Amino acid sequence: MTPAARLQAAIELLAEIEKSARPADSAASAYFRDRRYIGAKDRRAVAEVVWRVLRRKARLDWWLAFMEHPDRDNLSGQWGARARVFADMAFEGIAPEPDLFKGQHSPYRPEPHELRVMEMLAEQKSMFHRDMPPHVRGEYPEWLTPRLTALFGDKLIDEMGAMRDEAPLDLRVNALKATRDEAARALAKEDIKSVPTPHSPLGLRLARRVPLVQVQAWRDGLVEVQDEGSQLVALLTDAQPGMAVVDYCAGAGGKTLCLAAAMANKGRLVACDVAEWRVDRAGDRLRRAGVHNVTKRVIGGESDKWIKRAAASFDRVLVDAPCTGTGTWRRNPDAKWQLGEKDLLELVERQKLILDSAARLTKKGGRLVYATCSLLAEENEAQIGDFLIRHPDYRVIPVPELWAAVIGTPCPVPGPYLRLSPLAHGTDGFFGAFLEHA
Ligand SMILES: C[S@@+](CC[C@H](N)C(=O)[O-])C[C@H]1O[C@@H](n2cnc3c(N)ncnc32)[C@H](O)[C@@H]1O
Repeated sequence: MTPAARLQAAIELLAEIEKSARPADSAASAYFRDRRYIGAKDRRAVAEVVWRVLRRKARLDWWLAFMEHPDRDNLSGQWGARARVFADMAFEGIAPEPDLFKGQHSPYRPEPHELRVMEMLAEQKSMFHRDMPPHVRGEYPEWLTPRLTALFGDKLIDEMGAMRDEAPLDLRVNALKATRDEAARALAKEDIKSVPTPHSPLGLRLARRVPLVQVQAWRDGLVEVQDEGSQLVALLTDAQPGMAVVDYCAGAGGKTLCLAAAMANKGRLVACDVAEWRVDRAGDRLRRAGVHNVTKRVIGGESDKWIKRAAASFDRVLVDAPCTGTGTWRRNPDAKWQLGEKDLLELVERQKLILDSAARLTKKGGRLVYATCSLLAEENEAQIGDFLIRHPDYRVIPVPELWAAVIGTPCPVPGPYLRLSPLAHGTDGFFGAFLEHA
């Protein structure tokens, strides 16, 4: 592809992502699937532009308004994508080129006034401007400002800065098949450098992203992709061999795999979800990992009869609840622009119903673990606060206590809950509450 053709593809893909209800990575997969003629190298180049623009969207839009770009009041669709891509090029130091799309029947040829804007942007020393409000600097929706300020106070800009950057690729070593050292050596044999993650004893962080399907250590089930924060939630669930455990919102089994390894394949582990297609996707991963103590169960929601039948029979119930995903913006930079306050309120209500329903499964003396990849207090501390009022028979196990017993290294959070963030811990934003059924 010519440089111009790559830019054109980036513009189209950005518009496609905006239009699609799907997350950016699945919209991108569909876009490339429909255009098999785009080779791997070109795909990477196009994706690099697209993801960079998504990470900078608020700042690019601010600059386009500041420079009075003619499209500044309507940056939706292909024309908005085009304006952002041109602005991004200017900040990347790529000289404005009147002949950018020469020889191509492209509707995207820059007009003289756009070239002027690009020239002015190219002269800026930084993408940050002293007049930018915090939500623009931090690249988050303005409506979240009061909530995020209450959480992070004077660390807000730094926290959101860490959330803007690309996340590293974390792997979890499958303890059923290898130790961390053995897995690191297997990766090294394939020229893949990794370092141990600082907090999870099972984590390896890769120096660069690699397509894992081509990696033998992954194909052999020695490692799986899992953010360090997610590993910690699963480990602190403290599932043990011989226990009865339910992963209530198991999805494609990310945490189920970690629970199964902690149980050494012994005992009963139920991977449960309302979405059959998600649970189905767990199948290959479980096989690859050599896990054979998992039963998959698709439930019809909170009134599913199985919940009644299985009431009070589990030692551990993990609820990895559907949430705003505000902790995963490093990976899904487009998700924040799709999120509205109404979504948050609906999710809080859904989480409450799910928690109450899952609590019915917990034995006396057993534990209920509630986790989200959200930063927001309504989905986390407030959700658990309300649960404890409705369920006085539960008590919070402070994370430092649990950490000492399960992980044994110095606990990186003050407790009582597990609250992780990219700036403070180098993980995605995660929350975990560990409750004992008295
Ligand atoms: C955060 S994801 C789970 C991710 C998964 N635990 C992992 O580690 O890969 C939340 C999951 O909750 C499921 N879910 C949504 N509503 C549910 C409900 N009412 N009961 C059970 N699961 C539900 C979704 O289908 C989704 O798979």
